[in-house]
Amino acid sequence: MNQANEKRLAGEAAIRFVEKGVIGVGTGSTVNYFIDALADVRERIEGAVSSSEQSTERLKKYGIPVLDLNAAGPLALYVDGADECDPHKRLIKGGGAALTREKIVAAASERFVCIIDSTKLVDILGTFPLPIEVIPMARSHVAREIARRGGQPVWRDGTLTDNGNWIIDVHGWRITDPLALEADINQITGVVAVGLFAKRPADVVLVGNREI
Ligand SMILES: O=C[C@H](O)[C@H](O)[C@H](O)COP(=O)(O)O
Repeated sequence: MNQANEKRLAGEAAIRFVEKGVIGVGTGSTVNYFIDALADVRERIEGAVSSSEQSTERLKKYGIPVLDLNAAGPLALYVDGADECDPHKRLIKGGGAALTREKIVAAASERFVCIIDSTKLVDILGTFPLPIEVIPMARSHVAREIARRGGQPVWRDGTLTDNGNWIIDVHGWRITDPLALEADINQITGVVAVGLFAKRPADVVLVGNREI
C-alpha cells in the first residue's frame, strides 16, 4: 500500500475515537485526512481546538467551530500525526513546524491518538532530524549548545512558526534516552519547545487502520 493511502486510512480510522465534545486537532498531511473525515461527523462534536493556522483554515472550511484552548478546558481526545514513532509510542514531531502548539494541546488532552503511515515506525528515534522551536535572537546560542551535546544543528531558513519563532533541525542524534534528552533540551535558554514527545507519548498509535 502506498504512503498516502496509509495516511488516509489512519485519518479515517481515528474517527472511531471521536465522541461528543471538543476535539484536539494536530497538523500535517495525515491530520488533513482526519479533518476531512471529521467533517462527516461534525454534528457529533461541539468543535475543535487547533494546533496550527493550517489546520484552523481546513476546519473552518468545513464549518467546524474552532475554539480557544483556554475556553475549551481539558480535552478528552487529541489526534495528530508524527514524523517518527518508537515501540514505546514516543515520537518526533515538528516536521511541519507546529510542534509547540501540538505539545500544548497534547498536554491538555487525556488521550492522544497518533495517526501515521508505516514509514514512520523506528526502533530508535533520531533518523528524522529533531525540530526545536527557538526564540529568533537565541538561534546561535541554542545551536552552540546543541553542538556541545554532539548534534548537528541546521537552521530551517525561511520558516517562521505560527508563534513568530524559528526552527533548528538537529541531525545526527541517535536518541536512546528520549525522556532525558527532552528534559535537557527544555533547559536550554531560548528553546521554546523540542519536538520530542517522550514525557507525553501517544496513548494509541494507528498505522493505517491497524492499531499497535
Ligand atoms: O509540525 C508538524 C507535525 O508534527 C506533523 O504532525 C508531522 O510533521 C507529521 O506530518 P505528516 O502527517 O504530514 O507526515
